[in-house]
Amino acid sequence: MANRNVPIPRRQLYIGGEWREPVKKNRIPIINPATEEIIGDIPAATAEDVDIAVEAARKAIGRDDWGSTTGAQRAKYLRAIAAKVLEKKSVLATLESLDSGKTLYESAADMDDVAGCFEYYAGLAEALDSRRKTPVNLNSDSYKSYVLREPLGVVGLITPWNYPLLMAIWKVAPALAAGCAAILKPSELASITCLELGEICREIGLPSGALNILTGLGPEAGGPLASHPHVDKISFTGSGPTGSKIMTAAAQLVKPVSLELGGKSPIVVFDDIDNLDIAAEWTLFGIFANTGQVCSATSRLIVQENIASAFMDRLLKWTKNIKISDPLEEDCKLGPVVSAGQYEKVLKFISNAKSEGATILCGGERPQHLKKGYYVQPTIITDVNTSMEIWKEEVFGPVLCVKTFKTEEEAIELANDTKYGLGAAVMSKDVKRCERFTKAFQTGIIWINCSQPTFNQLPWGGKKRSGFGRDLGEWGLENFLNIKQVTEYTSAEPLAFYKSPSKN
Ligand SMILES: NC(=O)c1ccc[n+]([C@@H]2O[C@H](COP(=O)([O-])OP(=O)(O)OC[C@H]3O[C@@H](n4cnc5c(N)ncnc54)[C@H](O)[C@@H]3O)[C@@H](O)[C@H]2O)c1
Ligand SMILES: NCCCC=O
Ligand code: NA
Repeated sequence: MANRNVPIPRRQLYIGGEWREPVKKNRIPIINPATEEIIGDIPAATAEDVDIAVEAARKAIGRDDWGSTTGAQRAKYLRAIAAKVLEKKSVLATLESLDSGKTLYESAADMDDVAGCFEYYAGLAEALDSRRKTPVNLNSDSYKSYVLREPLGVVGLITPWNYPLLMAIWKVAPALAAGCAAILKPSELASITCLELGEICREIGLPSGALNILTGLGPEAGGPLASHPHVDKISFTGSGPTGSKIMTAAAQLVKPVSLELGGKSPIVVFDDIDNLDIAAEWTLFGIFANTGQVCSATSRLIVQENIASAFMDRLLKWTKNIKISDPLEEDCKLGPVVSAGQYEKVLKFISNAKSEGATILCGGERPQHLKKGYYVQPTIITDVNTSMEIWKEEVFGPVLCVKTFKTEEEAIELANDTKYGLGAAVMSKDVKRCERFTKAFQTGIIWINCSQPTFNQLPWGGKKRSGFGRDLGEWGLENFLNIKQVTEYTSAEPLAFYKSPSKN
């Protein structure tokens, strides 16, 4: 077992490069979901703190040490942050697991991804210097033009708890690479590592106000950020209902938003797969990784009828092999869900599915050997029909529902039978069929013969109710840039549109 005695730092809000007590001095308890114990507390920001942070961010943009930096200079800061994250990886990973219930293996992988994301955007920041000013040929003798890519300004970044530091960094890294000044509002359910990012920024000497970190409750800290008149953009990842509220608040000021919301992604398994075990493991990983708390989790299995019995048998065998334990235990592959609220919500989805006539093929309860903590067994639900809640709604827990199909057309119809459009996976060795599914899936992310692998270089986001805009890749950087056209009249001739007074 890893060292569970890593002390939980007692931090304040990180504003203008300093730790600052919230104006109202309130704090929120930190709960370890594996033990249900309070292990510390975080500061609770309110509108007053948001005002101070926005002011600090505005000042940073107006100062040369941040507002006049080149991409190459900002890349140095991003690389220094990446190096510090790796230096502190073991402590950060343990803190992430203690706070969110994530297995230590996954928290450690997240820290590598965090460092990788900073490195990736350091590269794009450097490349931005040569793309900052792009001449545009107008085929005109009278005008010459160019396009500037400039930082958008002060940006608000509101993020969820499922990958507490990583989801924040998907926004923080490109925002800083672009030259924006950012205010990060992480989830009150898991904020420890985001506050530690503040300490890292202090240690590496990031110019003050370039990144500000406000922990606190959604309506009290996130709300005022979304509606603040001096915040130029909100980039949000979280639930659909909160996304709607943020969009409504931003709409009052015609403030741009990008929304990465939930999903109910399908995984379609065809009878031509060579190896049932390989497909079974990807199917499991698609729904049980991070205890199912993944926006893109492939939570609807759509399996071809003639292999369904054999495939389900294999799935059950693999599921029984998953080690469920305290997330800090070695080889733990399924930890608790994040909070008491999430635990109740997941169990309610399971009991509703039962009441609606579905069959709980395995799981569905608290594991017998774990008396404390918000643990839910990996659960597979069959005899599902398309009008059931479990088919339609995002559970955000370790719950897979299953339907069978006979024809390709039927599989496509079932896959797209959702209000969401984030991810979709197809398992088949028929290349042409995979191409047909790639076209037919109404989503922003397609996985072929796998589920969930995520790369910094690729755009991340969805359509339909899964939101709009893209994180990651070059698209993640574009989110934080203002495109400015500059047009110059180069002719010595007059415009000659109005009648000249000299001709009166
Ligand atoms: N598409 C993606 O990339 C992606 C990634 C991770 C999670 N998610 C989604 O996130 C959800 C789970 O995360 P969650 O429970 O933290 O979501 P949530 O919407 O409850 O909270 C997300 C963030 O919004 C803040 N917030 C809450 N109310 C607010 C308000 N009125 N104004 C401003 N901010 C407010 C919260 O404090 C938190 O920081 C799931 O639906 C999941 O699918 C999506
Ligand atoms: N693999 C990272 C997925 C992020 C969304 O929840
Ligand atoms: Na927590």
